Amino acid sequence: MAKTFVFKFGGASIKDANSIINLSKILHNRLRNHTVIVVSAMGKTTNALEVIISKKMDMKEYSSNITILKNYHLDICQTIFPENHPIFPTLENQFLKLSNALDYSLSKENYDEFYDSIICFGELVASRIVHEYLCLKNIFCLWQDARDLIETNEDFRFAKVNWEKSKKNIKKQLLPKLEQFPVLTQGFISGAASGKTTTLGREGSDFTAAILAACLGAASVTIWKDVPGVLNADPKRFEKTVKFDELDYREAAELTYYGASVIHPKTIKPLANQNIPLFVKSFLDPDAAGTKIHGVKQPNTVPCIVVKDQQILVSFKVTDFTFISEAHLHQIYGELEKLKLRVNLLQTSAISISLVMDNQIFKLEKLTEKLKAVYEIKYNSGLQLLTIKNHNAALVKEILGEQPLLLEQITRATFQAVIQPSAQ
Ligand SMILES: Nc1ncnc2c1ncn2[C@@H]1O[C@H](COP(=O)(O)OP(=O)(O)O)[C@@H](O)[C@H]1O
Ligand SMILES: N[C@@H](CC(=O)OP(=O)(O)O)C(=O)O
Repeated sequence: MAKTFVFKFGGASIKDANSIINLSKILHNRLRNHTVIVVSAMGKTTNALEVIISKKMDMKEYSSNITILKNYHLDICQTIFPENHPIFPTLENQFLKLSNALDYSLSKENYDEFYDSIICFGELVASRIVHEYLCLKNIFCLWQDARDLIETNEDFRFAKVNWEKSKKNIKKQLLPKLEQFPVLTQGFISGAASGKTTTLGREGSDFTAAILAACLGAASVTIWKDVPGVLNADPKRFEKTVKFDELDYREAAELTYYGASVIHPKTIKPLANQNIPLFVKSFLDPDAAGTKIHGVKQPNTVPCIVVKDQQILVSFKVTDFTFISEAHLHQIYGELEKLKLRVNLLQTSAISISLVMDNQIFKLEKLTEKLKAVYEIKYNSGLQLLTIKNHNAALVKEILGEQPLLLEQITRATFQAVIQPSAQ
């Protein structure tokens, strides 16, 4: 079979009627039979669904939120579809299903499972709309439920991919379709063997594209973004940025690890393992080259700046006058592992261990509960973690200014600092 191309369109690329029209124009000249199109939820739909779930959890009224979300999708459809198009009953049906799913009881115990059963509607609705619109424009493609392709365990919200099963599903269900037509499916959502809906972690649609590409041995993956490619810093935060024409898999993976949100961190590995190139291109300027991520021999020397928000600095001080040892690290990391909490930065001193993590308040409460007998534990929240790869003194000074640092770590290649943003 000819090699497959995977295209992924995120929320920003389908946020309104004009964006969907633009997507169809991008695909018009580029679509071949062996193409998989992966779409996320439209605009900020996933955030809106999260608000509905949290209102349900707090036993607050959420019906107006559903109406707003439904009207948002309906307005888009009314602009791009003729009256009486079958998308309108489909939309009604999807929102009825959403309301029914929200009627199930929700508690702290089933929160993550319930979350996945609701959050998937963003991708399901978006994929129906984009699919119908492409067909309307004579860009014929088939709709596929990603939950029947990507099989995971039941770690709801952060499900782990069963690669063997997923490969089998993809061979059986996706390949025969691709022989005939391009296929459109959803990012982010997946399914457990039990049939329950799972998800791959917020912003996981890039990862979906990589999973499908790896299982199909694809020719390439292209993720369409609102930026010209991968830049040396987020253009929403920094005025002067440099676009990379190409970037090595390792460099790209490292940037995503530090928090460069342009690509989901899990995306690179499956592609690098099979040498599948990843193109990051602009849906606003689709003919421009973008960035090609692949095996590049020459190391990058351009400084890269990454800022990660909503960080928490947790310090564990031993209370029995012993010094910090490997056993303390082992104990703390054991609890972190159990809670699936990831450390973004670690620093030890004679009597304390400092960890920088994403702020996940419920999990941190559990961590404190487990370890408070052995350590005096203190938190600082609302922090930023700044990482500068290929740093130099002038750049560090320019970015930091007079901001007070809570913690600093420097290696030859990387500068990292924890900052209290209110002091900016
Ligand atoms: N190093 C970087 N290069 C380019 N964009 C970046 C970088 N770091 C962060 N970004 C941000 O990533 C955004 C695109 O990613 P994202 O919003 O997740 O796309 P989508 O959800 O549409 O797939 C850009 O708008 C930009 O603000
Ligand atoms: N819709 C999901 C998955 C995703 O990846 O979206 P996007 O491609 O817009 O980042 C989210 O917002 O988390």
